[in-house]
Amino acid sequence: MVDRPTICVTEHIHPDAMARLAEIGNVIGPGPEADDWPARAEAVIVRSAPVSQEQLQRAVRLRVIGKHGAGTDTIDVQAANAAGIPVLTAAGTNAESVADLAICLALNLLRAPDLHDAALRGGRMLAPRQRIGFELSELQAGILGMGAIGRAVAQRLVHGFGAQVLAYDPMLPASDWPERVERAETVDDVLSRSGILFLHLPLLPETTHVLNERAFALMPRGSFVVNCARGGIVDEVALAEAIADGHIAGAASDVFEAEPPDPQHALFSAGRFIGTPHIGGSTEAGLKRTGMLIAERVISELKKPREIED
Ligand SMILES: NC(=O)C1=CN([C@@H]2O[C@H](COP(=O)(O)OP(=O)(O)OC[C@H]3O[C@@H](n4cnc5c(N)ncnc54)[C@H](OP(=O)(O)O)[C@@H]3O)[C@@H](O)[C@H]2O)C=CC1
Ligand SMILES: O=C(O)C(=O)CO
Repeated sequence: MVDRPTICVTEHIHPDAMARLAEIGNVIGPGPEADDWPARAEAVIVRSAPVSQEQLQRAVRLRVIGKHGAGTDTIDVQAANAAGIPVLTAAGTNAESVADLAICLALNLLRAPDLHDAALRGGRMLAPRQRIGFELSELQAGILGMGAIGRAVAQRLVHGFGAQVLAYDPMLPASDWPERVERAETVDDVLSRSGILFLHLPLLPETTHVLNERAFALMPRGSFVVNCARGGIVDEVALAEAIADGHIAGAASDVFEAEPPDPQHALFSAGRFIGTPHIGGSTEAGLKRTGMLIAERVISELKKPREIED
């Protein structure tokens, strides 16, 4: 290993993870000084910050990229692979935190405590019809993507709420498929039957705008959508229109195509929509697990002997 490698951390991570990294290297960041990582870093750890081909071309000392979390869509993984730089993740460490938020958003859509609270503070009550919500178990739940987070959501829905769950994930082996979750053969099967739909797919070219005008039209009238995956999976304009015309009764999203979203975003004036600022993994326990795992993975990679280059 290079004697005390330079490790740039572009965004805030758990202090215990920073302390672990500092045991073996010179840690720079978070903050503007870490933005210069291509010029100086043997390792870079990113949360949402992009890693582009252009940055990688300048990063002659770089040995490893650590993604603090699961989704690598902001990193040019192909360019990193071509340069022989591994992209390591901490996938799974924030699954329980994201699943909690997904259920929280679902319950908020179904019972609207925020709307009731606002009405009470204004000395009013919502109209009798608006005071009637849904139990999670009275709606068919659908999940797209049964990775660590999708499975954690399914576990909560089935065992915590007694809900009927239907899910789609083409690759997950039958041995990992959770009990009491029906396996759908197609995305359309999930869309056409879901009263509440949870998105837990990675953002890939083939999953971009999976939820588009056609998909919303397939969903039952009056259904709900919860997106804790990536903004780009949903055509946000089509969702805003589907909410505005009442076909989708409400939606919640922790993620947006552009973050933070413009306050003038069509979703904020579409009707029943709840937004959160990409906080799915941000719990005390989740951040500690994610920070510690990515720190250990990056350190292990830095300790590997380097191939001698000509
Ligand atoms: N809001 C937040 O703060 C957070 C958001 N995320 C987002 O959630 C996503 C999922 O995270 P996580 O569950 O940990 O990741 P995983 O990789 O464990 O799960 C993703 C699952 O989706 C499957 N999948 C891939 N393509 C498709 C498809 N076309 N249709 C259905 N399923 C598909 C994957 O299969 P396979 O493995 O075979 O590709 C995998 O089983 C992340 O990619 C990230 O974008 C993650 C953490 C926090
Ligand atoms: O883990 C991820 O991919 C996240 O979005 C958490 O920030």
